[in-house]
Amino acid sequence: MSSSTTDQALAEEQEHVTGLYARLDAARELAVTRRQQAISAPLVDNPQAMGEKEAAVRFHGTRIVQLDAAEAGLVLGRLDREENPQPLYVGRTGLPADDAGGDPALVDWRAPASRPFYTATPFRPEGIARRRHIRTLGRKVTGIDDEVLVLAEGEEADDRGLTGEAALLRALTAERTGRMTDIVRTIQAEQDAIIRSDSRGILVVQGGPGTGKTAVALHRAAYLLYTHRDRLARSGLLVVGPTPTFLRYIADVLPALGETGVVMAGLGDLRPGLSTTRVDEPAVAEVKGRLAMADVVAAAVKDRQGVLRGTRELVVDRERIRLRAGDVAKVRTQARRASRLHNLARPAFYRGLVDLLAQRVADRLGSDVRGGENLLDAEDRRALRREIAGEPAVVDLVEELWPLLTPEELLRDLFSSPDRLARAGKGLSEADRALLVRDADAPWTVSDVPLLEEADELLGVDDSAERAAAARRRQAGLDEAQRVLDLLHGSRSHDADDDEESEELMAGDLLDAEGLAARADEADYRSTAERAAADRTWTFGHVVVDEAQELSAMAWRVLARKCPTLSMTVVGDLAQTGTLGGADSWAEVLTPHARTQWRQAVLTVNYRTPTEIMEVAADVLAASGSSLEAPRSVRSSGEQPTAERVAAGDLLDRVAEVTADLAGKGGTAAVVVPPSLFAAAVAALPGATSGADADSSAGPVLLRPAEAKGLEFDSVVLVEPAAVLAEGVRGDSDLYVALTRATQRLAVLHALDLPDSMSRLTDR
Ligand SMILES: Nc1ncnc2c1ncn2[C@@H]1O[C@H](COP(=O)(O)OP(=O)(O)OP(=O)(O)O)[C@@H](O)[C@H]1O
Repeated sequence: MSSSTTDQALAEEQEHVTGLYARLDAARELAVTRRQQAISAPLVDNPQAMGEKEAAVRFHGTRIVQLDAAEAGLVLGRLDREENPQPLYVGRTGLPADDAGGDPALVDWRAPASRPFYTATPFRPEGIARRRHIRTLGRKVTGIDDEVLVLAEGEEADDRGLTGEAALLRALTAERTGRMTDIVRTIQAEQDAIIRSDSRGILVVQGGPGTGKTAVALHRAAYLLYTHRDRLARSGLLVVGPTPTFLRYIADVLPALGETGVVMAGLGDLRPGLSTTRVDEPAVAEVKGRLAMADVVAAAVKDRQGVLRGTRELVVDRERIRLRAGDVAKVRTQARRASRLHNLARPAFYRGLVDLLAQRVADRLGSDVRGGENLLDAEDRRALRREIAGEPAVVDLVEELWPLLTPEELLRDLFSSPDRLARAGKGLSEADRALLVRDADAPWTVSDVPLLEEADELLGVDDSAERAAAARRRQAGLDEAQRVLDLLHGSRSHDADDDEESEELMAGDLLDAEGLAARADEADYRSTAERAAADRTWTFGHVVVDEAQELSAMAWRVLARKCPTLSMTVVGDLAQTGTLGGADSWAEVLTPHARTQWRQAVLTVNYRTPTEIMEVAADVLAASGSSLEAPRSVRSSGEQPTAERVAAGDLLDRVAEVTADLAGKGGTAAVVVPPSLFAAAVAALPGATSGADADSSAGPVLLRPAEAKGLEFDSVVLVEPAAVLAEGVRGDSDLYVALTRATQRLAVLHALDLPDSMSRLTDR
């Protein structure tokens, strides 16, 4: 385009974009008014009307959030269609047409009509003659990138398979801020297919580093919330990520897309009331993550149910009674029949034991010396049972043989007792069991969370006391409501002519005490996300799992329970698995929970790491013997990665120098060190944030390889790769992860020899 044509096009687009912003303002004003109207609509004592009112307030509230989020970069671009002279504008949110039946003024990027914006190519133009990306700063149009999809005769398509290549490359080379940003302008066709894929079943996205798995998973979440708004607004959507640093890194993406009602959790947050980032030693975590641990937990529960070792003498009602293991076993069988859940079966065990003891005592007390029938009548027996039930010796015995247990108590007792472990962990080797032993007061770890959840499933909560308390609260609420109504009635104007019906309408005319109490009871103003996050038994409408290759079998079991419909998006890279219990094959991991209800999509293009760095990483991957191929980089940076050998004593000083130098080049910077050098590196780099606090928006960060997973930085300093390789339980994966974090520059510093697989760096 000549510069004057560009100027004219820019001016035209500016006019259009200004018009769209005016509509955005109007839509926002309308939503604010509607919300206000819904809030101030009079109260009516009708659950349906109240529900509608709440829904209207929520609906308009959500719309306001979406419209606010759409302010930055409202318009993404436009599609010029072959068959329709009117261009179709695509944006972050939809804005309605003026006339019924016409095209919307702005089509939401998630609507079906927007699809060609991401997928049309010169080979498959989908009816689109031209695609235009519109760049804006605030409300000002700053540039346009056009792609002509219907070529003139004789014109050859230069097809690299990229959509909106200019816009894409601009996005990819931009400096990073330390927070992931959305990619709605430049989603690629292979990514779009995943984002819009059917919500049913588990969709696994396997892709190498930088292929946009995280980006795709989050945009898919936004797409599903748009497409299945009603269902997901009620059931909620859960996003699970590996670390707090990672969750912080991705936290802005969904709000920027106008979606705020999503629960984000690390693996240590999946149990309400517990939030841990503490990890076990790799070998311990591996044992705790095995599916066999479900059997261990189940056996540990059984071990606390009516297991009498040897015989026991009790003095009940001044009678000496001898109980044998077999007697108690019978009672245990009855109790287990009463409930599958340990705590709920306890009353049946208690009752059974009292019956057994009462029978024994009655046999003695009431036996007729002349050999006739027992002399105790039904009332005597009832009294006897009551008495026995209250005997301290009996209460203590029930406490010992069938204690009420919380999951925490069960696992504390189990892990702090080699004997209990030996009884419950028959399926584990002695060495594995030894790994599980620990002090009773040891803090919970991320790998304990699925075990606690498993225990919860088997123990249940005896909530009879709570239910009784709730009934009492409800009665008190009723009394209070009646008191309020009486008071209102009493304060009715006495000036009114007694003979005439008062025209004054009082609350008591519209409500009764039940209604008033119920209203106070039902009002739960928490959002779906808040309620879901607080409720252990909540089941989500969709679950997104990132860095899913790291999850243990037990963690999968928890997630399958949190989403029984198995509507999940699971993204990860088997070549980056760093934990012992992590995945080597998706089939192996998912089949036990989902049988055949899962499918796989593959991403092959690396949008993050430039070719120069990716060549080194690909060598490392190949040397590891992995059958997976490294993804193809979409761009080159023109800068070669560097390697520098330094004397061991000077290594960290040099790291500090190089880091300062790279950080000075702009954007974000990270130093990745093997665990053995971490503490020394913290001391050598006082300005860097590290570990769980690492935040690259605040300056350089210092990370061990496992902590770098999923993150990216403009510059990366990799320290002592040979140690990274040697120290990790899957050192090859750790090195591959570390090498693929940079978007621009990589500097390797080492005192030891470089691993052979990195010889490309020194051969040059
Ligand atoms: N279509 C796209 N347009 C613009 N940027 C993109 C696109 N796809 C991916 N990116 C960018 O590429 C980078 C890598 O994406 P992302 O972190 O989602 O990759 P990943 O597959 O999760 O990587 P890893 O396996 O290393 O965690 C991000 O900066 C992301 O914004």
